Amino acid sequence: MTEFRYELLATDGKARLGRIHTAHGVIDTPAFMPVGTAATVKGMLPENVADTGAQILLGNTYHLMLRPGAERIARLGGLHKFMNWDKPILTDSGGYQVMSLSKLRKITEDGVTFKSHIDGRKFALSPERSMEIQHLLGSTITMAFDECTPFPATEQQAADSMRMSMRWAKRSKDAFVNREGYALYGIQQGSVFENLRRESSEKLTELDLPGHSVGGLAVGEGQQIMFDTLDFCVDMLPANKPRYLMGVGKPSDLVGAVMRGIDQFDCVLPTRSGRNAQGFTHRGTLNLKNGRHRDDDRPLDDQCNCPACTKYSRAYLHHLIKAGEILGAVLLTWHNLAYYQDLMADMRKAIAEGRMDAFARDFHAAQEGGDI
Ligand SMILES: COC(=O)c1ccc(CCNc2nc3cc4nc(N)[nH]c(=O)c4cc3[nH]2)cc1
Ligand SMILES: [Zn+2]
Repeated sequence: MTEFRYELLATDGKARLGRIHTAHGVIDTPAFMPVGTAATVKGMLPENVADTGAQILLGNTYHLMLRPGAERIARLGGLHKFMNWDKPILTDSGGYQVMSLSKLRKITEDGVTFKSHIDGRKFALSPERSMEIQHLLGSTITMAFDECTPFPATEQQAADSMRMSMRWAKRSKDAFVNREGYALYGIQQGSVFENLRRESSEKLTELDLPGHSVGGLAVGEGQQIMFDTLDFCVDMLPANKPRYLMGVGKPSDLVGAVMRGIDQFDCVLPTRSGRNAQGFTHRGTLNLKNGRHRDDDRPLDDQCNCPACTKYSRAYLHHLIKAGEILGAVLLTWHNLAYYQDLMADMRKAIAEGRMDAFARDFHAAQEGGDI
């Protein structure tokens, strides 16, 4: 059996090249985790997600507890078997999704009660119930149950929210069922306040957990404030364990956050925007709904080896999207996931070769190059 272990292989400034060993396989970091909210990466077969280079997926406690139910998935063999994905799965703990999706929420020290956004049924989540659900799912990496502090928040609001999340982190650890090769990650809060981020990090470090995430960002603060916060809050987390930035982000967010020491990412952007005709390329972002693509027989991205770019033209993608054809959403999702995995692979190579600064310069020059 494999024990959960983070291996730091190289650094380049604050950027890190690493490898996470888990019960379900290895994750090369920096890594992007495609979002598989309802036990599927929307529009993709799992084998094709793996073909893009993804070594770990994200699942959501909130969605799966509502439908089809955590006990049902456990009875059916767990989430890996249910969705036919045998590599690592990280599941978010539900607090963020309750606040962003459900109706009629009530927060107390014990946890949250809420009504399902699907059918209005009443549910409750607490650190203990979130740990139980993630255990029933068979998550490789379980996230502590926290509250994502809204932005903006006063320092007092951020302090109260962070301190509750730290009390919930302790309860999460006490309720977590430890299995070899599995892990519980703590979630740092504290909004944009350096002293609160430090207090949160000290509380989490006391719990001696195998990994941590930076929570409470990508909540509308914008890239500059996110980077300014990362400039001080990432180093507060133990350097010998993975650091995961939740909910991030667009390509330039990933480059900037890798350069500030982040090892793991997840975001709905590549998949959700792919279903909305947006294509990320090495030379910037395209919207394939735009009529200027109707006669363009070039590939979407001439540096990409995915099926959308090797077998089809921009004109064809434009046609599929205008016609509302399912294949349009499938091909753009597939491409965006391949683009994100290629970006992560290129950054891992750049860190290994000590040229992350040059990589970032070339990345930004190509993105702003125009005329795509
Ligand atoms: C097309 O693209 C989109 O629709 C889209 C939507 C939302 C985000 C931002 C997501 N941001 C975000 N997700 C998050 C998830 C989190 N989970 C926990 N447990 N704690 C947190 O503190 C937390 C913070 C987050 N911030 C990014 C993209
Ligand atoms: Zn492609």
